[in-house]
Amino acid sequence: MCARRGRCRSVVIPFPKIVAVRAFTARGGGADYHDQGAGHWIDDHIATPMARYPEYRASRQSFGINVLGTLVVELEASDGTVGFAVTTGGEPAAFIVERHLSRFLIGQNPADFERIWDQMYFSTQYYGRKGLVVNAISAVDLALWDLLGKLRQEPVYHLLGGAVRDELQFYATGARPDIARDLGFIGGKLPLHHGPAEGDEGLKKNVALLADMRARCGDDFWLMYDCWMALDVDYATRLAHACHAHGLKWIEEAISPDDYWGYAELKRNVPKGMLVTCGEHEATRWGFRMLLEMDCCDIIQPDVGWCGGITELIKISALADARGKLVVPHGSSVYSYHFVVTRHNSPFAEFLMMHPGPTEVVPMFAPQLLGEPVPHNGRIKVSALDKPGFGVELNPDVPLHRPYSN
Ligand SMILES: C[C@H](O)[C@H](O)CC(=O)C(=O)O
Ligand SMILES: [Mg+2]
Repeated sequence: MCARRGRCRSVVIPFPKIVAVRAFTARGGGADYHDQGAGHWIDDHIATPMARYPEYRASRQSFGINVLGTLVVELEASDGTVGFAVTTGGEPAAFIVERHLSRFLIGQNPADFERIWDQMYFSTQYYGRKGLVVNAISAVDLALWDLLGKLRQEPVYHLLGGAVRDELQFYATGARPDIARDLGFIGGKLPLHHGPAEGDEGLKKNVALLADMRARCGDDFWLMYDCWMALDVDYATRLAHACHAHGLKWIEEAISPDDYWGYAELKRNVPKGMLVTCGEHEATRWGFRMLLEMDCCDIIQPDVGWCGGITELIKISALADARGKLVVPHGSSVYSYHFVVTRHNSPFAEFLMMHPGPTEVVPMFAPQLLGEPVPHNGRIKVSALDKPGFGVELNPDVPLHRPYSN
């Protein structure tokens, strides 16, 4: 309180600056959730763009889906507070963070995330724009938001405007939607097993699996197919029509993420009421603007660790909202949870079932993080997010390797 009215001066307390940037790699699950051991459902003969080659059909690890591993970025502030984030990207992303992006961070105020993002994106544009480089940018951006939350002692969802609902509701991705239903999820998304190279026989097997899951799950449970970029428009259209009788709710990432024209055609082709979803391998406001303006899909699915981070997702989400489209992030664990709960056009979220079966709920980025919330009865209460930053810590039992320094 001011002792003498009219003589008060508000004082802005200087914010700690960033003094250190560190990029590490880690193996065995974590943010690179495809980096699992043998026998895991996520590596079990799943349709991919590489499945046209018989030798790369039975396992996605055979063509190197897990070659990158996890990237961990730590940002340390002058008061000793450390913000961190994880994504997919491993050693090459660690190089980009240490040798290129760190110059835009050291000595900077972490609250200046807009300028920092702009400098990271435009300085790498000549070799970046999507993929690995934007994964690296995303990890730095998420580490900045974690640091900001820790410095301000607030959860990230507060910094994003606060929760618009009391809990998050999840569908589950995995090989056992029937078990996901019993665990309280609102739906189950199956990996598609057979691609166009396996012909009509493969297509029949895809439809038969859906029919079996429909019989196990009952009529009201959402069932979706994740096609992981494996199909062409013709096959995807035939699959969608064949699956319509079994109540397929959406067909996901059916074709190459570069084929915006194909997605627009597929959206026109699918049976009325079936949704087309895509975007987990898309990045930045410019990529998502293409998907939205070309009317490629009904739901966009940015991965928060791959699309440019929270700073970019705010813009992507606003573009979608103005067009009446839903944003249901791909995976992304806590980075998704803190965002989804603040947006009306993100009414539910994905939970990737990382148990090998998958017969039980384990944290999505296990074993990388401590304190990672998991759904109970298919839901996470907002109060579970009430910790500074993203509310998680690195598990000290997971070894980190720092291949480069800045
Ligand atoms: C299950 C899918 O093939 C992929 O591994 C994960 C994914 O695309 C999703 O969760 O969506
Ligand atoms: Mg997907």
